[in-house]
Amino acid sequence: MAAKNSGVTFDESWIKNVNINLPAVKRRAETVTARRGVKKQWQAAWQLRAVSCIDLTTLAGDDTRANVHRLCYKAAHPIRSDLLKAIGMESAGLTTGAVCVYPSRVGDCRKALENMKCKIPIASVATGFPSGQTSFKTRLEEIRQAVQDGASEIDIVINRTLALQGDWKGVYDEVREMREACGEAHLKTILATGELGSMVNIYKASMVCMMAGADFIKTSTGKEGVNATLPVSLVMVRAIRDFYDRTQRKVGFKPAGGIRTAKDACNWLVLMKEELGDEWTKPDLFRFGASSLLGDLERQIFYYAKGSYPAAYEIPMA
Ligand SMILES: O=C[C@H](O)COP(=O)(O)O
Repeated sequence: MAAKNSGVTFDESWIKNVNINLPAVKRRAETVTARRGVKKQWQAAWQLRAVSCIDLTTLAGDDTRANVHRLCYKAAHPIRSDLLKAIGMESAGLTTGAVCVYPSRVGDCRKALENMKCKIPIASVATGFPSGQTSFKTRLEEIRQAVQDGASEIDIVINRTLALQGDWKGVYDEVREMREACGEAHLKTILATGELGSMVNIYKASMVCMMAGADFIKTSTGKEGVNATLPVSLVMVRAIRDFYDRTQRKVGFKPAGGIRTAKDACNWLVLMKEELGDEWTKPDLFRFGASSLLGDLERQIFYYAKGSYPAAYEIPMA
């Protein structure tokens, strides 16, 4: 991951006069999906890039040691080896960007990855995910526990109650303390954009989290009614650009929730390349939060390697 963002002092003037032209945002987002898709080896290359940017996720009430182990195995071997061989990528060491689980499953991930001698980062959601409605003390303790158990990336949820009340200094102070609680671990801040009510709030929340020291800003938990969308992503990546212009610090972006197809993945990569440049299309500064995107990417790579789509039993699930 990119160097950590130590944050800056809260400066209200950075979020004071924010205006967002919603029709223009929507029009710009539509231009991304209207692009003619790349084909053949270029398409396969983008699909492999997308694989390397996935935080392969399971966040379910019925997660067990067994399915977490399976998730880790899939993260370490995301594409069937015969397919990689067929396209000359067998020695590229392709893995997903990270695995992402609840704090209580971090230890299972650590053991599974250690057994495989695999160094994929373990990301853990924390701070009362997905609602964030637990005491602040409990939320901080959850971060420390996840780090102690082996997580090197922490995905926190911001306090939407404070955000919706316009208490941006309150949001900043909480995220700042969460940053401290992460220690050496990287911090991703989930805005839960589907609950923030307006694009202006989404821009402000993005900027406040970066001021407080977020290494990544992330759209959604995957549990809101509306999760990652391109217009919301555009507003967030413009905030990343503004933060970079002000501080020269590069903050990453993670769209999450409902991203399931190779076409979706390509759209987001195009957005990143056009808005922020190539550097933001790599795992250091870009991740997909996704539980089922990998299946479609592997299907498309199968098609490229073999010329036909696989039957369901030919692609092992995460
Ligand atoms: O952060 C990751 C999301 O919870 C995944 O959402 P998804 O299951 O819709 O892919």
